[in-house]
Amino acid sequence: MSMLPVLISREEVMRLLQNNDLIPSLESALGMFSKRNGTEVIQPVRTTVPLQKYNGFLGLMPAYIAHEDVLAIKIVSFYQRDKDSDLSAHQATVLLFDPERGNVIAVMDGITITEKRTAAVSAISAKLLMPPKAEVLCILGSGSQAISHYEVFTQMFSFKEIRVWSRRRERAEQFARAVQGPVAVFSSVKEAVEGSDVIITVTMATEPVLQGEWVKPGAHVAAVGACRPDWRELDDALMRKAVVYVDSREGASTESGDIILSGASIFAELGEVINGTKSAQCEKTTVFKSLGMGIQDAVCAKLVFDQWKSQQ
Ligand SMILES: NC(=O)C1=CN([C@@H]2O[C@H](COP(=O)(O)OP(=O)(O)OC[C@H]3O[C@@H](n4cnc5c(N)ncnc54)[C@H](O)[C@@H]3O)[C@@H](O)[C@H]2O)C=CC1
Ligand SMILES: O=C(O)C1=NCCCC1
Repeated sequence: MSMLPVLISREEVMRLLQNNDLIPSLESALGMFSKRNGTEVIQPVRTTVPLQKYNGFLGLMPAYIAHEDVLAIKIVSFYQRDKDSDLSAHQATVLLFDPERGNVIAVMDGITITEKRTAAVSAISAKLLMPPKAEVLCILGSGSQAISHYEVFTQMFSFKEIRVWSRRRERAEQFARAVQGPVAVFSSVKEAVEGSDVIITVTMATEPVLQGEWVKPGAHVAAVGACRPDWRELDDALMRKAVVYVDSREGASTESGDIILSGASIFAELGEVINGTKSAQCEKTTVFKSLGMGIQDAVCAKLVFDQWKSQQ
């Protein structure tokens, strides 16, 4: 007898996925991934189908975590839209499987999962790597990831000042109106960044927007955009002077233009810091280069599904 999968909408995922549950589950998954026990966590590097004609990409992100017995795949598309487009860059769906029988048990929105888990992983990087008395947070970009990062970072930390810069000042002002709390809007990246302790880059840029010479020594940069091997958000000066952390070495070496084109070496995965096998060098300038991982989506899908089941 075949059972139909449940459909879980974006609104439901938003309601069911709480940041508090997310952080410990993601930390545990990142730690397990970095142990490289080939049967415990299986996550091939993302398969990406370029759609040149439409300036878009389709990414396939399968993952299995034995300890949690969770098998999932996220299918995500991302498009470079023109400046005036109101369409969001990403669309995503997650399929959750019964790992024993191979059937799909749930089909759920992946947009909210992508927004929340990416921001949560950046917050984990900041928790481990930002300077001890971090007071100023700067966000470069004002789209969906900028919002989700603002939400998690203000929940987890107490910054004295939060700054935002966006290509179009009115978008940065829109962002400042949309979030709960004071945000200073900047018209120049240099001015926004100077003096900041934590900098989050969440742009769709393909050329560097952040220059190393503007970054305060000891600051932490969570670099979330530039997820193609020929795209950049950070310049060579920053990549070479910083201690570089990644989510997955294989993912970063295959997909990150900032790492591949700068020739920067990867010091550690976040999971290695979580496991205590590599140090958190928070006294130095640090970059966490995030590419996104299937295990992060799988962990979220399980949290959503378990919550959904508990409410039936
Ligand atoms: N590391 C990860 O796990 C993930 C990374 N991403 C990446 O994060 C970035 C932000 O994603 P969203 O907020 O969802 O996109 P979005 O489309 O909602 O926002 C993109 C932002 O980038 C800005 N932007 C676009 N082109 C730019 C340019 N050439 N220079 C400077 N700014 C530019 C836009 O003005 C906007 O503020 C994207 O690069 C996306 O691919 C998204 C999901 C997961
Ligand atoms: O991890 C993800 O999900 C994504 N990462 C890079 C850009 C597309 C979505």
